[in-house]
Amino acid sequence: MFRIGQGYDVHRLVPGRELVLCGVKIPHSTGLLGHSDADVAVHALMDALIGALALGDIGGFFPDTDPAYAGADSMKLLEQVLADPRVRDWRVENLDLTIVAQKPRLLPYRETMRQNLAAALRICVGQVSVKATTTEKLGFEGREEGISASCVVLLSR
Ligand SMILES: Nc1ccn([C@@H]2O[C@H](COP(=O)(O)O)[C@@H](O)[C@H]2O)c(=O)n1
Ligand SMILES: C[C@@]1(CO)OP(=O)(O)OP(=O)(O)OC[C@H]1O
Repeated sequence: MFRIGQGYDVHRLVPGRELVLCGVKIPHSTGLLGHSDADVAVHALMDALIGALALGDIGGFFPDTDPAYAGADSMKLLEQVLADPRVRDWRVENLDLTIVAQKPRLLPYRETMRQNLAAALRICVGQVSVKATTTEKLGFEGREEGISASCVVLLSR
Protein backbone atom coordinates (compact mmCIF):
# COMPACT_ATOMS: atom_id res chain seq x y z
CA MET A 1 0.00 0.00 0.00
CA PHE A 2 1.22 3.50 -0.83
CA ARG A 3 0.36 6.94 0.56
CA ILE A 4 1.55 10.30 -0.77
CA GLY A 5 1.81 13.52 1.21
CA GLN A 6 2.81 17.11 0.67
CA GLY A 7 3.86 19.79 3.14
CA TYR A 8 4.50 23.51 2.97
CA ASP A 9 5.80 25.98 5.55
CA VAL A 10 7.06 29.56 5.80
CA HIS A 11 9.10 31.30 8.50
CA ARG A 12 10.16 34.92 8.78
CA LEU A 13 13.85 35.88 8.61
CA VAL A 14 15.00 38.15 11.45
CA PRO A 15 18.35 39.28 12.86
CA GLY A 16 19.62 37.57 16.02
CA ARG A 17 18.33 34.08 15.21
CA GLU A 18 20.26 31.06 14.00
CA LEU A 19 19.46 29.79 10.49
CA VAL A 20 18.81 26.02 10.68
CA LEU A 21 17.72 24.06 7.62
CA CYS A 22 17.43 20.24 7.62
CA GLY A 23 19.29 20.28 10.94
CA VAL A 24 22.26 22.15 9.44
CA LYS A 25 23.32 25.42 11.11
CA ILE A 26 24.08 27.83 8.28
CA PRO A 27 26.09 30.98 8.90
CA HIS A 28 23.98 33.98 7.84
CA SER A 29 23.13 37.53 8.94
CA THR A 30 19.53 36.52 9.75
CA GLY A 31 17.78 33.39 10.96
CA LEU A 32 14.26 32.01 11.00
CA LEU A 33 11.79 33.09 13.68
CA GLY A 34 9.52 30.50 15.29
CA HIS A 35 8.44 28.83 18.49
CA SER A 36 10.88 26.00 17.73
CA ASP A 37 14.22 26.37 15.93
CA ALA A 38 12.01 27.24 12.93
CA ASP A 39 13.66 24.70 10.61
CA VAL A 40 11.18 25.38 7.83
CA ALA A 41 12.47 22.51 5.68
CA VAL A 42 11.97 19.88 8.38
CA HIS A 43 8.55 21.37 9.15
CA ALA A 44 7.50 20.91 5.51
CA LEU A 45 8.78 17.32 5.65
CA MET A 46 6.88 16.59 8.89
CA ASP A 47 3.68 18.03 7.41
CA ALA A 48 4.15 15.86 4.31
CA LEU A 49 4.51 12.73 6.51
CA ILE A 50 1.55 13.71 8.69
CA GLY A 51 -0.50 14.63 5.63
CA ALA A 52 0.24 11.36 3.83
CA LEU A 53 -1.46 9.53 6.69
CA ALA A 54 -4.20 12.15 7.17
CA LEU A 55 -3.12 12.72 10.78
CA GLY A 56 -3.72 16.45 10.83
CA ASP A 57 -0.73 18.77 10.84
CA ILE A 58 2.42 19.70 12.73
CA GLY A 59 0.56 22.12 15.02
CA GLY A 60 -1.64 19.23 16.20
CA PHE A 61 1.44 17.20 17.13
CA PHE A 62 3.40 20.09 18.65
CA PRO A 63 1.17 23.04 19.62
CA ASP A 64 3.03 26.35 19.40
CA THR A 65 1.39 27.35 22.68
CA ASP A 66 3.19 24.50 24.51
CA PRO A 67 6.36 25.72 26.26
CA ALA A 68 7.78 22.20 25.84
CA TYR A 69 8.50 23.05 22.20
CA ALA A 70 10.05 26.47 22.75
CA GLY A 71 13.38 26.43 20.92
CA ALA A 72 12.87 22.76 20.03
CA ASP A 73 15.28 21.04 17.65
CA SER A 74 13.03 20.20 14.69
CA MET A 75 15.09 17.08 13.91
CA LYS A 76 14.00 15.79 17.35
CA LEU A 77 10.38 16.66 16.53
CA LEU A 78 10.80 14.65 13.30
CA GLU A 79 12.01 11.68 15.38
CA GLN A 80 8.86 11.98 17.49
CA VAL A 81 6.62 11.97 14.40
CA LEU A 82 8.44 8.89 13.07
CA ALA A 83 8.05 7.12 16.43
CA ASP A 84 4.29 7.69 16.50
CA PRO A 85 2.53 4.27 16.38
CA ARG A 86 0.45 5.44 13.41
CA VAL A 87 3.60 6.36 11.45
CA ARG A 88 6.30 3.90 12.50
CA ASP A 89 5.14 0.96 10.38
CA TRP A 90 5.48 3.01 7.19
CA ARG A 91 8.64 3.31 5.09
CA VAL A 92 9.59 6.45 3.21
CA GLU A 93 10.16 5.44 -0.43
CA ASN A 94 11.46 8.88 -1.39
CA LEU A 95 11.05 12.55 -0.63
CA ASP A 96 11.53 15.67 -2.70
CA LEU A 97 12.05 18.89 -0.75
CA THR A 98 12.37 22.40 -2.21
CA ILE A 99 13.68 25.32 -0.16
CA VAL A 100 12.88 28.78 -1.54
CA ALA A 101 15.47 31.30 -0.36
CA GLN A 102 17.01 34.28 -2.09
CA LYS A 103 19.99 34.03 0.26
CA PRO A 104 22.13 32.40 1.50
CA ARG A 105 23.39 30.03 -1.14
CA LEU A 106 22.38 26.58 0.05
CA LEU A 107 24.14 24.34 -2.47
CA PRO A 108 27.26 23.93 -0.25
CA TYR A 109 25.06 22.46 2.51
CA ARG A 110 22.89 20.20 0.38
CA GLU A 111 24.75 16.94 0.91
CA THR A 112 24.82 17.38 4.70
CA MET A 113 21.10 18.17 4.63
CA ARG A 114 20.38 15.02 2.60
CA GLN A 115 22.51 12.91 4.95
CA ASN A 116 20.75 14.33 8.03
CA LEU A 117 17.30 13.54 6.64
CA ALA A 118 18.33 10.10 5.35
CA ALA A 119 19.73 9.19 8.78
CA ALA A 120 16.60 10.37 10.59
CA LEU A 121 14.33 8.48 8.20
CA ARG A 122 16.63 5.41 8.09
CA ILE A 123 16.75 5.44 4.30
CA CYS A 124 19.50 5.92 1.70
CA VAL A 125 20.69 9.36 0.65
CA GLY A 126 19.59 8.46 -2.89
CA GLN A 127 15.99 8.48 -1.68
CA VAL A 128 16.30 12.05 -0.41
CA SER A 129 16.17 15.01 -2.79
CA VAL A 130 16.86 18.50 -1.45
CA LYS A 131 16.61 21.38 -3.88
CA ALA A 132 17.00 25.14 -3.48
CA THR A 133 15.73 27.97 -5.60
CA THR A 134 15.54 31.74 -5.44
CA THR A 135 12.50 33.64 -6.70
CA GLU A 136 14.64 36.00 -8.77
CA LYS A 137 14.09 38.63 -6.00
CA LEU A 138 10.28 38.43 -6.34
CA GLY A 139 7.91 38.07 -3.36
CA PHE A 140 8.71 37.68 0.34
CA GLU A 141 11.46 35.13 -0.23
CA GLY A 142 12.98 37.38 -2.90
CA ARG A 143 12.96 40.35 -0.51
CA GLU A 144 14.70 38.10 2.05
CA GLU A 145 11.81 38.55 4.49
CA GLY A 146 11.38 34.81 4.87
CA ILE A 147 12.12 31.33 3.60
CA SER A 148 9.55 28.80 2.45
CA ALA A 149 9.84 25.07 1.90
CA SER A 150 7.65 22.45 0.29
CA CYS A 151 7.99 18.70 0.38
CA VAL A 152 6.43 15.63 -1.20
CA VAL A 153 6.85 12.16 0.33
CA LEU A 154 5.81 8.71 -0.80
CA LEU A 155 5.19 6.14 1.96
CA SER A 156 4.75 2.38 1.64
CA ARG A 157 4.08 -0.62 3.88
N1 LIG B 1 19.29 29.83 -1.87
C1 LIG B 1 19.69 29.19 -2.99
C2 LIG B 1 18.99 29.27 -4.18
C3 LIG B 1 19.48 28.61 -5.28
N2 LIG B 1 20.60 27.86 -5.18
C4 LIG B 1 21.14 27.14 -6.36
O1 LIG B 1 21.17 28.00 -7.49
C5 LIG B 1 20.47 27.41 -8.58
C6 LIG B 1 19.80 28.45 -9.41
O2 LIG B 1 18.80 29.11 -8.64
P1 LIG B 1 17.66 29.94 -9.39
O3 LIG B 1 16.75 30.45 -8.33
O4 LIG B 1 18.36 31.02 -10.11
O5 LIG B 1 16.96 28.99 -10.30
C7 LIG B 1 19.51 26.42 -7.95
O6 LIG B 1 19.15 25.38 -8.82
C8 LIG B 1 20.35 25.93 -6.78
O7 LIG B 1 21.22 24.94 -7.21
C9 LIG B 1 21.26 27.79 -4.00
O8 LIG B 1 22.30 27.11 -3.87
N3 LIG B 1 20.79 28.44 -2.90
C1 LIG C 1 7.02 23.57 15.14
C2 LIG C 1 6.13 24.33 16.08
C3 LIG C 1 6.37 23.76 17.51
O1 LIG C 1 5.54 24.32 18.44
O2 LIG C 1 6.44 25.73 16.17
P1 LIG C 1 7.07 26.77 15.10
O3 LIG C 1 8.56 26.79 15.19
O4 LIG C 1 6.43 28.12 15.34
O5 LIG C 1 6.74 26.25 13.64
P2 LIG C 1 5.38 26.18 12.77
O6 LIG C 1 5.82 25.83 11.37
O7 LIG C 1 4.60 27.43 12.90
O8 LIG C 1 4.62 24.89 13.33
C4 LIG C 1 4.01 24.94 14.62
C5 LIG C 1 4.61 24.17 15.76
O9 LIG C 1 4.27 22.81 15.66
